[in-house]
Amino acid sequence: MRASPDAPALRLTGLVKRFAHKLAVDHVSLEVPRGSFFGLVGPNGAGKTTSLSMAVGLLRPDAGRAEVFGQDMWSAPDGAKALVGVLPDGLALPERLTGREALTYLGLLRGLAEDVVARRAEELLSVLELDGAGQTLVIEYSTGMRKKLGLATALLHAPRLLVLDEPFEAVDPVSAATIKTILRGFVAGGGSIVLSSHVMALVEQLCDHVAVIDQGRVAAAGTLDEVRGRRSLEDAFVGLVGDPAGGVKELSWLSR
Ligand SMILES: Nc1ncnc2c1ncn2[C@@H]1O[C@H](COP(=O)(O)OP(=O)(O)OP(=O)(O)O)[C@@H](O)[C@H]1O
Repeated sequence: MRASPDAPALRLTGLVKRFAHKLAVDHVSLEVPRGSFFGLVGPNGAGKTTSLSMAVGLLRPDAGRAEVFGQDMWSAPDGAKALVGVLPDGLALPERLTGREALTYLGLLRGLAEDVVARRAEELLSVLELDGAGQTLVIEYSTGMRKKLGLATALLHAPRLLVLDEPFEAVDPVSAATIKTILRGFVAGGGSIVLSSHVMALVEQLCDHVAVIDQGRVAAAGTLDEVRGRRSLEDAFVGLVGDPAGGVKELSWLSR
């Protein structure tokens, strides 16, 4: 199925998700321009993972729409899902397969030809410095290795949009540098990326657009410069979502 030529890489319109009495996502609307590197930031429990899960077809919204290059994620999932590579929060990987077997299995499920999967799996394992781990069972992987294998599975079918939930969490600095290079190359080659992160310096370093989510709502969105103004992103973030009274609670019983 063809993507619509003028549609943004990702458009979320009025997304809503409620868990029992908790309104986790409260009418989130966002537009991720084509070719952008888009950072999604927000405090713990703000609704980032829930929004991204609805955006990529992992969690059905109570209301609203998610479109990938103009293809509706929920009414035309095959078209939309072919265009997107996802690194979800808490990715479940096939634990009893080796890294290479897991990539082969997931690539074949994606409908890729066997020789294409073999070639790409080899390259991904090598670029992500998982060569040796290609022979190791996933159950023996460290958290960072899992993240890298998850990224490899997201890239395997050459998507046009990557949606990455905390891709740098638990990844060592050398691997992080490798991942940054891969992601920058992906954008330079015409791809689009949305990533969530708590690391403001990383978002400032990588992203050209950013959205701040707070209590299930979009508190600010735009280019990096529009959102941070003349401040650092961290200061802008704290200004947008911090305690309005500016109070820092102390644990009095810890002081002697
Ligand atoms: N499956 C669920 N059942 C019930 N409540 C949930 C569920 N998933 C998320 N929530 C709640 O929805 C809200 C948003 O959670 P979400 O995981 O989307 O936040 P987040 O911004 O990704 O947080 P973090 O930065 O801590 O990962 C939180 O209050 C969370 O407790």
